[in-house]
Order: sequence, then structure tokens, then C-alpha cells
Amino acid sequence: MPASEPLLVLEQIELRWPHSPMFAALDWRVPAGAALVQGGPGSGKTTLLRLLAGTAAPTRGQVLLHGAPVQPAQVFWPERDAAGTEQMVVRDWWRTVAARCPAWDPSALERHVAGFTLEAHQNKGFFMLSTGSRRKAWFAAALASGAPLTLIDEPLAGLDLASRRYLSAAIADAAQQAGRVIVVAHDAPLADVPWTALLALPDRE
Ligand SMILES: Nc1ncnc2c1ncn2[C@@H]1O[C@H](COP(=O)(O)OP(=O)(O)OP(=O)(O)O)[C@@H](O)[C@H]1O
Repeated sequence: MPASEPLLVLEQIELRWPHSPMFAALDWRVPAGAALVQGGPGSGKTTLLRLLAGTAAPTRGQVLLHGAPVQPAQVFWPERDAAGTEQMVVRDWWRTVAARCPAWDPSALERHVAGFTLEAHQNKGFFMLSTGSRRKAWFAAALASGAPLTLIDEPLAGLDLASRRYLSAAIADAAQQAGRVIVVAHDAPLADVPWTALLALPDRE
């Protein structure tokens, strides 16, 4: 498949909340690489990631990955995959992620541990970590997972400047892996990430 062929395709997605439409006839075609869902507060960024992760179902339309309906196991989304891990030790959680991700890259994880300065936190329980450290542990796993579809919501929230810079570089690097799409939801493009697709969501509020 040529590199510019879309790997992730959203076709005619419709989602309605009880009192308002959220998406109507939404089409998006995403080639391999890093893709940005851009919008202000309440524009629907997280809802779109939920549709991609399969934790929300569209009322119409479909999400295709590599030409077939996306399967939850092909997706890594920290908000879903790290749910209920508060009592787990970070390294133990990484081991469980590694066991379920066929393309897990242990050397990438070690790079991310160093890049996010997680050395002192990896043997602690999640409940002991600050929000920023917890999110860095999530992102280290997401990027090392090799998942065909990786979702990163609010990439900069809670991160110090050095970690923000490292995250951008690590997203750009992981996005070069063949057959991989990394979707980032944020209100603006991260510097230094070459975006292969952009979906701008209109303001709703
Ligand atoms: N389960 C739900 N039922 C009804 N409305 C919902 C539901 N989930 C989200 N919404 C509404 O959908 C809209 C989009 O929410 P969403 O969280 O996707 O936006 P967002 O762009 O991620 O916002 P933010 O940047 O503030 O996190 C909001 O108006 C929100 O109140």
C-alpha cells in the first residue's frame, strides 16, 4: 500500500447526543503518521477519540483501520487502557500492556522512561504519582505499544516543559513506524510534529 493511502478512514460518521447532534456525515481519511484533531473546549475531540477507541458507537457510519472495522485490541488509548490501575505499580502495568501488544518495543519503553525522567517513579503505584507523572507513564506505554492506532488526548496537560518537548519528539518518531497512526487531540498543533492529517472541529459553545 503506498504511504499516502489512508490507513484510518472515518466514513459518514453521525453521533447524536440526546438533545443535540455531535457529528453529522463526518468523513476523515488519515494516512500513516501523526494526525491532529484540533478544536476548542467542548468541540468534540474526546468524543471523537471515544469513537475511534470503540467506547462510543456512532449512530451511523463506520471507522475502518487497514480496510476493516477497527477492533478495540488494535487501539491503545491510555484513558481506556489505564482505567482501574490506581493500585498497580507502573512497571507491572507496562508488563501487562507489553503482553497484549504484539508490536511492543521494550527498547522504546526504556528510551521513554529516560526521556520523561520516570526512573524514580516506575516502581511506585499509580496512586502515588502526580497527574503529570501518571500521564507520562501512560504516554511511555502508548508510544512503546506499537499499536496500529494510538490515541493521545490533551498531550500537554500536567507536563513540564522538558516532557512536553520530549513528547513531541517521541510522537514524531513513533509516527514513522510503518502501518501506524497516532491521533492527537489538542487545541493547536504541537511544534516539531509533522502532521499527515488534520481534522478541525468547529466550536460548539
Ligand atoms: N455522554 C454524553 N452525553 C451527552 N453529551 C455529551 C456526552 N459526552 C460529551 N458530551 C458533550 O459533547 C460535547 C463535546 O465534548 P468533548 O468532551 O468531546 O469535547 P472536547 O473537545 O474533548 O472538550 P475539552 O477540550 O473541553 O475536553 C460537549 O458539549 C459535551 O458536554
